[in-house]
Amino acid sequence: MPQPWSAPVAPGPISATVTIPGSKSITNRALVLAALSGRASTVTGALTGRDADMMTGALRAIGVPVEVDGTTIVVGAHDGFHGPAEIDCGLAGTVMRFVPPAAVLADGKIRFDGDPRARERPMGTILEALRGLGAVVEGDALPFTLVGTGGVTGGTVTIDASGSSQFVSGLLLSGARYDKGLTVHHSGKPVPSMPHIEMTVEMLRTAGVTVDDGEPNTWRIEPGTVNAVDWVIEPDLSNATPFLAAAAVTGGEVTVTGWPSSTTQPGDAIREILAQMGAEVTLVDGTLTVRGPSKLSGVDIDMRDVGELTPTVAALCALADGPSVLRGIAHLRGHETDRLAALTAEITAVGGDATETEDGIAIRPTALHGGLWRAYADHRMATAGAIVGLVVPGVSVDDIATTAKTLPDFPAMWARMLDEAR
Ligand SMILES: O=C(O)C1=C[C@@H](OP(=O)(O)O)[C@@H](O)[C@H](O)C1
Ligand SMILES: C=C(OP(=O)(O)O)C(=O)O
Repeated sequence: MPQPWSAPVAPGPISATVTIPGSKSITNRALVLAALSGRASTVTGALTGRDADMMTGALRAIGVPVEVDGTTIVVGAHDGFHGPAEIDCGLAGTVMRFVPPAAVLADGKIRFDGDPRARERPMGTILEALRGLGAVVEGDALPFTLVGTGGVTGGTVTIDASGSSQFVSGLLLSGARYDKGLTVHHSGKPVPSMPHIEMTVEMLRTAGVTVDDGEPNTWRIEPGTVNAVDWVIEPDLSNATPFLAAAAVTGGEVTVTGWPSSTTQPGDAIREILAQMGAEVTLVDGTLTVRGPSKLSGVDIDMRDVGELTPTVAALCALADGPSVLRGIAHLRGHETDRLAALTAEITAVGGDATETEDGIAIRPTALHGGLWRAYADHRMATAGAIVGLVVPGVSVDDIATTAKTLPDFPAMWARMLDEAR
């Protein structure tokens, strides 16, 4: 394990303009759709982090030509997916849930594995669904093997997607290529991260796939081709949130360029959340500026749709003036780490007052002190520690390199933001 990273303390109110790299969620959907089209297409403004590397590696392993040149990825034409192959998912939910529904179209055996924690992430729902659609799957979690015959019948499946929206997104992305298309019904507690499913539906439609999402909790994909599209990726708005939080906690001003005027990314919700905490938020012609208040207010928010933002928002709540409750996010226990346990432990480790609830976390205001903030191989736990460290001297993050999952340049970007403030 490398030396802990001493989180820099802001010398005063931060004032900076930041450009954020491409969205993980959009990049990895674009790559899967490009591969499913079978024809050549280009992805520009792509994420260059570990999750995108895992996706390009997975596609190459099943016979898709992929060339990466910085933030431009060219996916080549091919004659179908082929095994035998071994796929390393790393810790990427988008790889472990989006690639198997495509890889069942391959001929030959495809074995999937990933990081030790990836073996604990929920997979049974989507693997069972693939069996129900006619695929042969050996195993119920990573590692597992698909025994492909070159096609899948498809049809209707009912799943409980309350553990992850990615079960729905993964199936929908490939459904058009199944002989009978695909209908997914969800039955169970509410599906989290609905904006991510809307992102899937919108991108499928852009690729010419017919999707009927008119009925709640049901999605119908007509069988057919997936068109090749030259995708242009939006900046990752969830990854923008630690930088915007820096303005909020220091009473400074941070501007993020290239903010989309309309988007399915859940990160867009940070505008409303920061405003609720007392920050001034303006979006003019694609430029988002957050000005921090002198004191942050506590909040009570249902985060189910935007669970990905929880580590950033929890860090803000730990620094707020009043009590906060973040609810609707029991499914975060299956993320890169159990985020409810991890946030509770790390906020407590630096003197905070946090308790885990059945479906979230409750945080009360206290004075914080320095200490070691553990990242648990979770990029967003690491950036949450950096936020706290801006205003609490002596915080160090044990594994800042884990931010490379979706933001490879994070320590340098953070340093540049602070340099502008001097
Ligand atoms: O489809 C996607 O790109 C994602 C969906 C969400 O997953 P869950 O629904 O499992 O929270 C989100 O948290 C994850 O970071 C990315
Ligand atoms: C939950 C996340 O990632 P994954 O795509 O691995 O599920 C996340 O990035 O917050």
